[in-house]
Amino acid sequence: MGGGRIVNVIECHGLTKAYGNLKAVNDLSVNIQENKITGLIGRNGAGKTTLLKLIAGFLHKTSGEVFVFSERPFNSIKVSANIIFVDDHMMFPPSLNLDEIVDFAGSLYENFDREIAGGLLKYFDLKLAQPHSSLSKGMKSTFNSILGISARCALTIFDEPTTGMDAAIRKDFYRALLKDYMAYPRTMLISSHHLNEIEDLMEDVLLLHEGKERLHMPITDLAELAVGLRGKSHMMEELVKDQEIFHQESLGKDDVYLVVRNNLAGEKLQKARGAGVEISPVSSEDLCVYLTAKTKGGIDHVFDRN
Ligand SMILES: Nc1ncnc2c1ncn2[C@@H]1O[C@H](COP(=O)(O)OP(=O)(O)OP(=O)(O)O)[C@@H](O)[C@H]1O
Repeated sequence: MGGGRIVNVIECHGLTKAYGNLKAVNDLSVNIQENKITGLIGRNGAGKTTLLKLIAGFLHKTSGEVFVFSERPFNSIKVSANIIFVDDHMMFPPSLNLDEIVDFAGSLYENFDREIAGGLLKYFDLKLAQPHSSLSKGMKSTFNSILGISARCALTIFDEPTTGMDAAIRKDFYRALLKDYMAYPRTMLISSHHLNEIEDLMEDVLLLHEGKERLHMPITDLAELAVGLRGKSHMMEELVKDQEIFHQESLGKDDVYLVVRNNLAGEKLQKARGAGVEISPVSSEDLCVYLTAKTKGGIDHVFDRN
């Protein structure tokens, strides 16, 4: 489809979804490129599910625009035929067993791969004769995610897919997803609270905060965006005078830890290191937490007495 040119599978322009006075998605303008895996990250209530549902055409926007495959997704047959939306609310007729659901999905999705579905069901110990309604929470998530992988839809959306899965299954699921994606590239959106879980998988990260884009960039750039500095407060003041500070916390009596934009001149850093300032990388997960914190001091602020 792309032929070397950048194709946006999703385009949002000033997209807003309001519930009464609350703007769950607030004036969001963002493009998602074809055949990339984008991780949608954000705190509880950031607007992830709402955005995904607007994209899938399950919800009607309040204002702005959203285009998927160049069409408005709400009531679009083209969009619904090319999307699978996996979450833990997927509903199936209670009378159907897993085998029958796979059969049904196979008839629904053009590229559905029954062989892969069968292989994954076996690997994850899911019995074909079992009714979906009798699965445990983690097993349901696993089964739904197997459908999401096997459907091979041009736009594959996973909303918190690993709810209830244990650590080993989560790992295997993400590995299966990556393997299948490498063999059959498609556009994927995966929402999670836990960036570190999907960090190795995603190419781009879209961080939402209060319905707005906080950042959207390649995950490799996020890893370089900030630097952590630990040292005596009087020294730090000078060091970070004109820097953008993402986070600050006091450590003991006179020590502080600061997270700042990683654009300090090498010379300045050298000097700081010489004066005993510890310089360390900041994990992408921690940085996302800092970037979406209510205050720059985080929870410590609540306990500050002065
Ligand atoms: N049907 C609704 N009616 C009213 N408010 C809603 C509705 N759906 C979502 N909201 C509100 O919109 C905001 C965004 O919710 P959303 O579910 O999109 O967030 P989220 O990022 O997916 O959160 P979480 O990580 O907790 O699942 C929240 O404040 C939520 O209470």
